[in-house]
Amino acid sequence: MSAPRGNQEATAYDVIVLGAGPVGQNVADRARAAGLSVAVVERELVGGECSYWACVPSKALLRPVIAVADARRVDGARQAVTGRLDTDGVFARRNRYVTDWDDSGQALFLKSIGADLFRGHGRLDGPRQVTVTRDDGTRHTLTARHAVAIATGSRPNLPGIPGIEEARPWTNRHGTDSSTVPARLVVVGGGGVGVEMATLWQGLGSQVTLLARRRLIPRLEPFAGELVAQGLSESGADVRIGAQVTALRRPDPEGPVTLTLDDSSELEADEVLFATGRTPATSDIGLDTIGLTPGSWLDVDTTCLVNGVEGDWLYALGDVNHRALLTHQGKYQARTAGDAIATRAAGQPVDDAPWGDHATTADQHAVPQVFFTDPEAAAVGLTAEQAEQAGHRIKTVDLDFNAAQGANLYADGYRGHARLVVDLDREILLGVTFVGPGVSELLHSATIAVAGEVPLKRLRHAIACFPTVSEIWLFLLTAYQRDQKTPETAPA
Ligand SMILES: Cc1cc2nc3c(=O)[nH]c(=O)nc-3n(C[C@H](O)[C@H](O)[C@H](O)COP(=O)(O)OP(=O)(O)OC[C@H]3O[C@@H](n4cnc5c(N)ncnc54)[C@H](O)[C@@H]3O)c2cc1C
Ligand SMILES: NC(=O)c1ccc[n+]([C@@H]2O[C@H](COP(=O)([O-])OP(=O)(O)OC[C@H]3O[C@@H](n4cnc5c(N)ncnc54)[C@H](O)[C@@H]3O)[C@@H](O)[C@H]2O)c1
Repeated sequence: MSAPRGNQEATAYDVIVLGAGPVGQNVADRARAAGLSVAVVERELVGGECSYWACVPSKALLRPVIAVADARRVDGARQAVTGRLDTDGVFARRNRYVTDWDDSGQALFLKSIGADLFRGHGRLDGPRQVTVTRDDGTRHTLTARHAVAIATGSRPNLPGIPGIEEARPWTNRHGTDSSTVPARLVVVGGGGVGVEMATLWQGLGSQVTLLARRRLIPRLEPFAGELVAQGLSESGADVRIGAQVTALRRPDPEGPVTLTLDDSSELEADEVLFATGRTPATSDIGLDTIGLTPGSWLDVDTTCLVNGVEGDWLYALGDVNHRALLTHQGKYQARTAGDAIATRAAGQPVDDAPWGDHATTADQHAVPQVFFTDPEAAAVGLTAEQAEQAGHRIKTVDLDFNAAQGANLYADGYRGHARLVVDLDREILLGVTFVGPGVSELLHSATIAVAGEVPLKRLRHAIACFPTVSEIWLFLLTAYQRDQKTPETAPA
């Protein structure tokens, strides 16, 4: 191995950002807007996993699948949608949204805000210092006057099952960048990636088998996973709950892969995709040089300062802090921390009280999430179980969507379910879950109600238009009010 060469003179910036995913770019933007100088270090593509192998390509691929399913739920339209999806057209659409994995546009964004991009692998080298190693082995040292923001994201977590390397499994990478449809695909893992990948590849023509250890999308209310499992089964996927993979083999790298399951049965497929969670991208970023453990999630305070590091200079944002592995939540952290960095740099006190300008309070109370399955599953805040565990006195209100005429007009025989989790002491919403076609666009109304802690007495005055799917709000709130009235006060 050749010795590292290059410029040993350090370049000083106010802020150094490690990782140019959506989160890194947002904190850079916020710090630049406050007049701070910013260096951004990226070793792969500016835009990160989200832009090229996660959110964007998966939704670009899923949308045609869901659009066709939506059309088939409407009499008159159904008859017009008789053919198969044009997979070449679907892949071309995906390629457009990922700009053919060319990041020059996003690099230009960094330039436009006045941030300097350093391409290469960044590692901390003691407090406030980062070394960037380029592909050709040359190095550059950067120092930070005010802050280093770690936004290096996460990688797929592959379980240590015998034969997993030989099987050469897909992860979210091939699951989103492949332009060929495997005839038989096994998806392992029933979280967000698993259910979306199963929906997508079944929709594109694979025969999908989804193996989940327990219920699907287990962080949501149980009915969400049940309805998503039902939708997948109806689309032709084989959903097996409680199934575990114990071994894999693929003696011919070009041939099929065989999975052994915990009941000793075997399953053959053309590809296997592991969607078994994420691991932080912190194993090789020099955490040991500042007394932290390489490969660990980074524990942060409400302003996203890393706990246990002296001097208030190290921030961790996005997936890497394990608060909520979602782009929108990471970007919220980036905006908040970017402002906190600028405020501290100016020697001003931060406003880190709950819901303050420099607090990421929504991470605890109002994280919204949509799974783009068929039906869609959307939730914000706490599930009933989480609310009870947190000690709240709650009431749940449950309704099927077909209570609302708007839902039936949207899709004939609309199938979906909604739940409110009400805090009985404060009469506000702690959580809301919607499952059904088109509910992704309904979720923000619930997010406003939960984050705003809008009293139910006032929410009653937020009228949904007739006839929209949103009318479900009227029926949910009315059902709650009726239940709360005692027989004596109820109208005769
Ligand atoms: C299949 C899939 C679908 C998803 N869909 C959604 C969705 O619809 N909505 C949603 O909100 N979330 C979704 N997510 C989650 C979302 O992708 C992540 O939460 C998001 O990418 C996190 O952003 P980030 O900037 O923290 O990390 P990333 O997007 O992972 O970016 C981190 C960047 O840091 C770089 N980097 C890492 N280490 C170094 C280093 N040492 N030096 C220099 N650069 C480095 C990487 O190359 C990368 O560019 C999905 C995830 C997956 C896997
Ligand atoms: N639309 C979206 O917002 C969206 C879509 C996809 C992913 N994401 C986010 O990305 C993150 C990663 O998603 P993910 O699905 O990879 O992780 P996850 O942690 O949500 O789910 C992983 C699943 O794999 C299972 N699992 C773990 N080890 C296993 C094993 N050995 N065998 C079988 N099953 C196993 C777990 O029980 C879990 O249900 C999540 O936080 C998710 O919310 C978001």
